[in-house]
Amino acid sequence: MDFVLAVVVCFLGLVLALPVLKRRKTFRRISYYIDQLPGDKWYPLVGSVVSLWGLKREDLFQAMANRHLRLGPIFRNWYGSLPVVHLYKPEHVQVVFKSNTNINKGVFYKYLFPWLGQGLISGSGPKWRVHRKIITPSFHFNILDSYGEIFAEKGACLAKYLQRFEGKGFVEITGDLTKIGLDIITETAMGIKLGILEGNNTEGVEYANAIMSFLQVTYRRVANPLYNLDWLFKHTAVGRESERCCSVIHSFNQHIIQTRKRLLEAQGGLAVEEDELGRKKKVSFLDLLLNYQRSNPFADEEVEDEVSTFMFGGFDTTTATLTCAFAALGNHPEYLARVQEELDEIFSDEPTRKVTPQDVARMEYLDRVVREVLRCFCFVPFIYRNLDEDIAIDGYTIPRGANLSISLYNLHHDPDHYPEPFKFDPDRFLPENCAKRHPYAFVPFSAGPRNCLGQKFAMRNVKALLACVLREYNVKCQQRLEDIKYTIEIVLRPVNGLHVALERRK
Ligand code: HEM
Repeated sequence: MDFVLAVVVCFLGLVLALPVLKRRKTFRRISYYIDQLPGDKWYPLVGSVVSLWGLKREDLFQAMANRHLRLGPIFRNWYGSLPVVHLYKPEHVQVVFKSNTNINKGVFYKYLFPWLGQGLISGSGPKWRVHRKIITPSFHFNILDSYGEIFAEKGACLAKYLQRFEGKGFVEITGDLTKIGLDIITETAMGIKLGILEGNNTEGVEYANAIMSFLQVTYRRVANPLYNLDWLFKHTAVGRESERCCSVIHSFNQHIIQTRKRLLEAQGGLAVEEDELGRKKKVSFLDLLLNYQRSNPFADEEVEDEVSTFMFGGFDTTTATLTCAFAALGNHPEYLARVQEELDEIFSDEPTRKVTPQDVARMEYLDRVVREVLRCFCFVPFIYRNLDEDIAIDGYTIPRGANLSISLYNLHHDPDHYPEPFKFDPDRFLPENCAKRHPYAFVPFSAGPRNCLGQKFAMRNVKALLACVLREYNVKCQQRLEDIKYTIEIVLRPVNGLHVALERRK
């Protein structure tokens, strides 16, 4: 038995050390610089993240975020043979965000490849540049304006759906908000109506569940170097679950792409509607891609990677923002009252009329609330880069080839920039307070060349949905904000969902 164990350990040791042996010279340079930084104790083969192994879902995120409290604003860790430097101070992260060279994603994004492939979020290099150039026009403000109708219609649909919870006490809402999030992104970005919230689409629900499950298993790979080995991972129970999810996601994506392709073929290409002023109207990002593909080399696989990317980018973060906005306002009746006062003023002509993009632009207080939600709950808590060039930070050289982990969560809870960082206070986003802060102290959508393409879409969408619900309902949250525990599944979310009570306003 001891002999078998020894053989297994030696074999695993060799496999874990193999990447290092292959790139000895580069590796020596990286280690030289990295090991000058403070960091957790290092063990042969497994590295220095042993403390994260085996942590429960609800403890992993906090343990990761707390490392900066122990190790300072800049430290290194070894994930097996993978060196990672961790940062969060705005003065430090700006060096990366301002760079046009250090724009490649970190190694951890490879865990997303089975789902997102080389789409905009996980991709790097020349392909990323081409995709970004093709896709950016689909987020032009004229097109966003045309999505306003869908946001308003879905907001009204959500407000109507929520009637069933009136007077029912506290109910869990994240599941329903996920469904509406998915309905919105498929209708705007893909041009397909699903009707998942109304219960018209069981495949859509299965799809959303597969995405959630994929994200849950994927994040466990970051904390466990053994799961870094693809061949080993795919033979584990979590690896098999990951494969099952990808197959559900793939079939659903194909259904969306083929439906839209047939439509485009039938009309002989993209027919961009224009309004009376000659402005482009509703053109989905998928139609733009499919139309581009008709006369340019663009593989079917690339189209599917971007469909997955936009479904991911588009619904999960938005749903999380909506959910946590209900939690925050449900804990703070004084802020809820100010939001409702603003909405009553905007809709004083007709309280239940359709929300327009012009109305959304007038919701200044709600805007501050949503920004504070993005700061406080920080749904994308960590982002990663792989350096193409050395950078100098705080007297340290971080060498090319190293991976960087930027903690947006620690950045948004830095007491140097946000006094009492765990207190929810929308007035932090009053223009005079923003002007006093470091320009990189609030970056929920990242910043620089790899910033979020959907940020304006997300802000308008969330504000329109919140307006439709809050002008009709008062909301209370069962959990106190300080008691909510989060799990990290790329996106941060409350472990046990969120329970809110809705009462119609008098
Ligand atoms: C509250 C909502 C959202 C938040 C907090 C958010 C946050 C982020 C962050 C932090 C990144 C950088 C990720 C990284 O570097 O690893 C990102 C990238 C991206 N997001 Fe969002 N996002 C949101 C909504 C959306 C929406 C609605 C869409 C699409 C409709 C979208 C599409 C994308 C895309 C395509 C990228 C990759 C951009 C690139 O690298 O070229 N996001 N997002």
